[in-house]
Amino acid sequence: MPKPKAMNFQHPIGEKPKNIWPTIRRIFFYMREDTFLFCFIFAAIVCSSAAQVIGAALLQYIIDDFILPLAQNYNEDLQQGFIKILFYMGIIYCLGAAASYTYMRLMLLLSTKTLYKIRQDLFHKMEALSIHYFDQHTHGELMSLYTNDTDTLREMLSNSVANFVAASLLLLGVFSTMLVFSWQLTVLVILQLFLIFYCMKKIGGKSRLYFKQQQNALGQLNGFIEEIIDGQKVVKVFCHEEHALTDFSKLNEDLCRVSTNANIFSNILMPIMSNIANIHYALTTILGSILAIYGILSVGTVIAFLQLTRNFSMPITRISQQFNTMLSALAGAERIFRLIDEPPEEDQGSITLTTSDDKRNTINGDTTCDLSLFSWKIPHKDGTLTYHPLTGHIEFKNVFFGYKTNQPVLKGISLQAVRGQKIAFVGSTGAGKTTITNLINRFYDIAEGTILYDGIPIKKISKTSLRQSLSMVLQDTHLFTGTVMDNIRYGCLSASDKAVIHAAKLANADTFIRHLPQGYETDLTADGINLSQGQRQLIAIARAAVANTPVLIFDEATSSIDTRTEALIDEGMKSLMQGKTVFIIAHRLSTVKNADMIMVLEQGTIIERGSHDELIEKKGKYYQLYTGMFELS
Ligand SMILES: Nc1ncnc2c1ncn2[C@@H]1O[C@H](COP(=O)(O)OP(=O)(O)OP(=O)(O)O)[C@@H](O)[C@H]1O
Repeated sequence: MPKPKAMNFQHPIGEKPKNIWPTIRRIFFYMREDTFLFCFIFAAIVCSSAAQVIGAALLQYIIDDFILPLAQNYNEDLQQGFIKILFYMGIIYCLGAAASYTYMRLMLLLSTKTLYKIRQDLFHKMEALSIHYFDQHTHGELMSLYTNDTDTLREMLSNSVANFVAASLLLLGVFSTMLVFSWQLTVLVILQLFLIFYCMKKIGGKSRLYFKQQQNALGQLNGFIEEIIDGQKVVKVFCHEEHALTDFSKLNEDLCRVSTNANIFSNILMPIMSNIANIHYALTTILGSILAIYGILSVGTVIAFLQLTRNFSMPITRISQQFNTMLSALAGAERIFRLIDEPPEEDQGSITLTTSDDKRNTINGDTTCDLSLFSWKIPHKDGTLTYHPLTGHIEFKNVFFGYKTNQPVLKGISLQAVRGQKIAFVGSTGAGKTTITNLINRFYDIAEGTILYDGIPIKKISKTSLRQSLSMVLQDTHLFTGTVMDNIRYGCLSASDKAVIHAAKLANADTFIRHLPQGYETDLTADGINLSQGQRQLIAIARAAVANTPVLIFDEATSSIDTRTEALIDEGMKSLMQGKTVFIIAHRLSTVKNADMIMVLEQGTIIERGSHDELIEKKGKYYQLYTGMFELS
């Protein structure tokens, strides 16, 4: 069994961001409308950290000025003062807790608002990208931006940022207060700091390495499971269950081994840190007591300092915990912004489709899309406009094209297709048939030559208008979540129910749709998994029928339909194709036999062209393919 690929939608853990500051600036830019809220959150964080520092520092005052004097000799005024200061301390702690609650809640609000805007921009840009971009990036890579990357960014904004800032402020406040209380005890704190950083570097580095390995192993395992689920039928047919189990066990063992290592290192970090903190606490107590005995420090100062050391180790742990989350969130944000910064699909076309009354045509009083009412609106440099009828005349003049530079796929293609003509492309796999149709709708722009649509170079036509005038039925039909009615209406959103049913009848899809549990209102889920491949194609043909465009492209559209259904829809397609320019790509030569013109493609060039009878008479490549088919059958 081939080695499974790692699931490519998991970005490795520990991937570092490359441009931290520009990325942070950009995230702030998304919050620009909430500057007041942001400032309020910052103020709440400052209050919360200050409350902790002041609370701890007040201890010194309470002990030295109230508790110790009260212990030596009771005094009514002192007791009153003591109660008062305890009351103030309580208020300070309550205010601190309220500030913490406020900033956490508001940060959550701010993060969801920011994420909303980022997701909007991401999807907006994705829709504006060219097909070329999707050729270069996998489905998994793109999905990961919406799932993993936005999720870590959300976690960072809602949780880590506030925690990080609060912990840093607390650390700063505690350290300054410690310095004011006693420089001698602060030296111990600095030594503890060095030790903590050393352990974090050593153990944290090892832990990151094993987590990276764990992520890869998890990716391998998930990829394998996904592959086995997808290929369950093949596994069963070839009795590969045992093999699959062995391969799975090996991957599972790998994951178990690296996870154990990763978790050992991450789990020992916390106990080591808390032990260092405990040792430091003990040393501070001893040194503080000595200093108190020699009268260098007051008892209150030592106790307050001890309280501050507790407050000191906690923010360090919090900062170290948030740091990695923030780094991976920033790396994710960089990937998101990279997509947002991608140049959108270029469109310099200024010629658009228009109708004299800008209304849709009606069939029996129902709204439908009928592009026969439309014409091309051509703006001129002098500001005048001319109109040219939309007929669906396509012409290729010596077209060269390659998906990559220096690797031509189409070499000098010239052809003409006029209204009412059915042009078929045949040829071996990879010859360039689909590529020709991809150029008509400008999924890609040509390198050399010209493509004319109704005599207009297609580069001058706006892509939206161009694509509005074409319908494509592909072999791998895509159905969206929604009813059958909605899916057919996708071809023309303004079409009425009656027009949709009319289109379905035209494509001969009506009968099977009526047999579905809820007919046209049957819900389709997960790309129409509850339908057969042939039924999905019939819906796609009906979708093209409702769009009613002057140019129709069928790319292997009837490949999954049995011969009986094919004969049925052939009949329907005849009326659908009437008066239209039709391009058909088919491996099954019976489908193309009645085409007006058959083009035989070989390695990007048209080697033969003519009607079926002409090509058979010619006894060339088409003849070989055709007779070969008979031999095969
Ligand atoms: N998006 C793409 N990026 C790079 N190369 C591509 C892309 N699509 C197709 N190709 C290459 O272009 C060549 C022509 O492909 P095309 O899909 O047009 O062939 P085809 O004749 O339609 O084949 P088939 O009958 O198998 O569908 C092939 O060599 C293919 O590998």
